[in-house]
Amino acid sequence: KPLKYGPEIDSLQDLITALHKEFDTDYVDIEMVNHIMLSYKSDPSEWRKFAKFDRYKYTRNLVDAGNGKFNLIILCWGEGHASSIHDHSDSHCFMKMLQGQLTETKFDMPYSEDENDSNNNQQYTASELQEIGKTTVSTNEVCYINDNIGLHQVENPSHTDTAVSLHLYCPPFNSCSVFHKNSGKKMSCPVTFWSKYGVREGSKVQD
Ligand SMILES: O=C(O)CCSS
Ligand SMILES: [Fe+2]
Repeated sequence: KPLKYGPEIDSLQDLITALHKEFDTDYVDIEMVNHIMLSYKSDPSEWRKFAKFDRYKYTRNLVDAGNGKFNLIILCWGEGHASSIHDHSDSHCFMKMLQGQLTETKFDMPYSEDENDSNNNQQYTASELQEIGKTTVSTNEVCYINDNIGLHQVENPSHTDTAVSLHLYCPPFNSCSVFHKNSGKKMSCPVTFWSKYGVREGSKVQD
């Protein structure tokens, strides 16, 4: 079905404006959000100030807090960096490549034997996670996931090139669950920001 004609998006700022407009109503058209994310053509000069790398782990850099409706985050992946296997806290997750390539491995959402497990850090799932498929996402492409689709692990497969991705989570979340591949064990995990709006956390004068 032909998509409703989307807004003109010629810059990162246009993307942010278009997203704020799209999220201004209560009902969010996930297909339109995907179209808007695809419409932005990556221009490093527009996002370079958010792109901070760490030697050991991918960094999460907040670009826009979406008026409370979504988080727009730039993730910077050093060579060989990978996320854990994780869910998205019942939110939508869009991942757009701004530079380089990442692989995404999807897994079936494990069911837990004891849904009412009180200590939800130790919720045990049935068994080893089942891989659904693995895809490579290239520059300007967008991939999407939510907990009804399953879990995923994102990795920078290159040993020579870094990668930069733009993530939209709606609604925003500040913790998710990570899963152990072999045991299926589920652990709650807070998500943190390496920088916000281009400024490194902790660079403020300590009060
Ligand atoms: O937000 C995160 O840290 C997960 C990156 S893959 S969606
Ligand atoms: Fe994810």
